Amino acid sequence: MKHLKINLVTKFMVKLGKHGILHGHVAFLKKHFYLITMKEFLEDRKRMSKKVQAIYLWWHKPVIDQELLQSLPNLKVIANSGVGMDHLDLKLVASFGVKMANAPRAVSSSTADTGMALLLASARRLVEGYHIAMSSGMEYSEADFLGVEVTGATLGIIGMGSIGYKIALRAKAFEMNILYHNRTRRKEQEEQAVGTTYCEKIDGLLQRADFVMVVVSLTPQTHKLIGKREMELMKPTATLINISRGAVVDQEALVTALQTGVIRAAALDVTHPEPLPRDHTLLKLKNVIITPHLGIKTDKATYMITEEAVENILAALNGLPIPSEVLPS
Ligand SMILES: O=C(O)C(=O)CO
Repeated sequence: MKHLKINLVTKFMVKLGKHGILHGHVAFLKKHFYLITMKEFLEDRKRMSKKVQAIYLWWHKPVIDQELLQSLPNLKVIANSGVGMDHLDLKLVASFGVKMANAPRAVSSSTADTGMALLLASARRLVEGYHIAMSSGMEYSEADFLGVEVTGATLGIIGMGSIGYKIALRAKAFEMNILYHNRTRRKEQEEQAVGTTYCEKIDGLLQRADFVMVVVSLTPQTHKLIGKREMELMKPTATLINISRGAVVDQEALVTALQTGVIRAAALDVTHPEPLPRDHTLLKLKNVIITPHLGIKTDKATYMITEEAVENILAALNGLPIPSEVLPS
């Protein structure tokens, strides 16, 4: 027996359908569920409301608020298409008896790759170099674009969940010394296997790292976790890489730190807001690389998140333990 759900992929379908990526997702979802797109839902809301048992949130859409939750008496589960859940009011959703799940397995490799790509690009000034090389007739000497060496440098990973762990594995291949900070320490065997050193206090990590990679979820506790004080603890030669959420870093403090040489550079896949307004100072600084939240975006990862969502939804609808359940903290 198929289950009913709202499928919220309409916007994505328009954008990617012609490349054939989304057709695969839809076909896969249709194997398991009766699909209702958000558009179909809104067109016939009264009739559809009772039928919806699960929502698959595609790139944070739509907004899940009290009004929507009240209108869906049979809703059992919301499955998110990424790992970050900061766009959901977890307590509100839970108060309706609705379970929630994310997709950590699907996204960890692709997001770790994005983090390493930013680290390498910033260290070796790839974006500046690209622009010079692509501007014909531009003269440059060997002394230009002097980067910093990655091999043997110290990487501090803040947030050692599944993405942080994959970053550590990649950094090991670059012969980096790896420090990490996490609310809970990973098992010693895991630390030894990857060659990481735990820093109980974030300050020690900031003082020692040449590259600081921020991978924590955005919560009230991590909002502006990296502020003026933290940047001042970093080495003036250090680079800050943020692949978590823009609001984890105090952006005003970051602008000042980059302008005054408190830190060497920043590489950001996330900003607050996204995208930044055109006149934002961060967009004018030479020692910043910004990418448009590329995090998980690979063909394989986007397909895997749909598979993981299906697994989570089926478990919830069958009253089984949900593999990637997220509880309100
Ligand atoms: O999984 C997520 O929530 C992401 O934003 C990855 O970039």
